Amino acid sequence: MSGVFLVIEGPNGVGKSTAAVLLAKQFRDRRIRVHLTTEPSATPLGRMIRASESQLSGRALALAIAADRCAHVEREIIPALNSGKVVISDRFVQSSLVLQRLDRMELPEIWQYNRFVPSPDLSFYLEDDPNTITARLKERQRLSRLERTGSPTTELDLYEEAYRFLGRRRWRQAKIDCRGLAPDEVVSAMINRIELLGLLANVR
Ligand SMILES: Nc1ncnc2c1ncn2[C@@H]1O[C@H](COP(=O)(O)OP(=O)(O)O)[C@@H](O)[C@H]1O
Ligand SMILES: Cc1cn([C@H]2C[C@H](O)[C@@H](COP(=O)(O)OP(=O)(O)O)O2)c(=O)[nH]c1=O
Repeated sequence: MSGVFLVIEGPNGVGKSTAAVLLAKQFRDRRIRVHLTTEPSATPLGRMIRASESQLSGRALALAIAADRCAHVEREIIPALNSGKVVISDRFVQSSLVLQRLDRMELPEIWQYNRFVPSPDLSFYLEDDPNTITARLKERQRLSRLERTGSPTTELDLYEEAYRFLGRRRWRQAKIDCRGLAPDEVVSAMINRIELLGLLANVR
């Protein structure tokens, strides 16, 4: 694989999708080819998972998400990496280590279901002040079942645990403290980490 696999993680409302779009734009401005994607994926299975949140929960949801992730990796992420693109995924394994726990699943079982996917070249974990995130979520028209189950404080606590769990498994990750940062400053911090690690050497 000659591309670079980047993941953006963090609690609902922290700014993942905003950062993903801006990061993709920065790469495209530098004539680097990008594949921007999200989980659940934009496939029929991913759409079914989004539409089934009142019927799917706990273990069934954890397995469905893991199945969607495997297909996403095999059919979309690996082909894009093989063609030399930078892949940016808005959510990946760390999301399951947090969201499935809100649904009463435990870390070792969730991890088992996710053992078939490759670790990213770098997984960013965006964190911010829980009050800032709460204020942003108040402006959302509709929250998903799991968004209503958790709270920014609970999600941040679970994200921190997942970050340590993945760190013990040598997952390549970088925490970005977004407190007081505008979206373009968050993205600059991400690009600094990417350049520090020399991740773009093969895609230029
Ligand atoms: N760094 C930031 N500073 C201020 N507002 C932000 C920032 N990043 C995102 N936002 C705003 O916060 C809201 C949630 O951002 P979004 O990217 O949708 O979060 P997520 O994908 O993590 O749920 C949006 O209204 C977005 O414009
Ligand atoms: C990526 C992911 C999503 N989900 C669930 C949470 C939500 O109910 C649903 C949609 O994810 P979400 O990130 O809320 O999607 P969006 O904000 O783009 O609408 O999928 C998991 O349970 N585990 C995961 O690992």
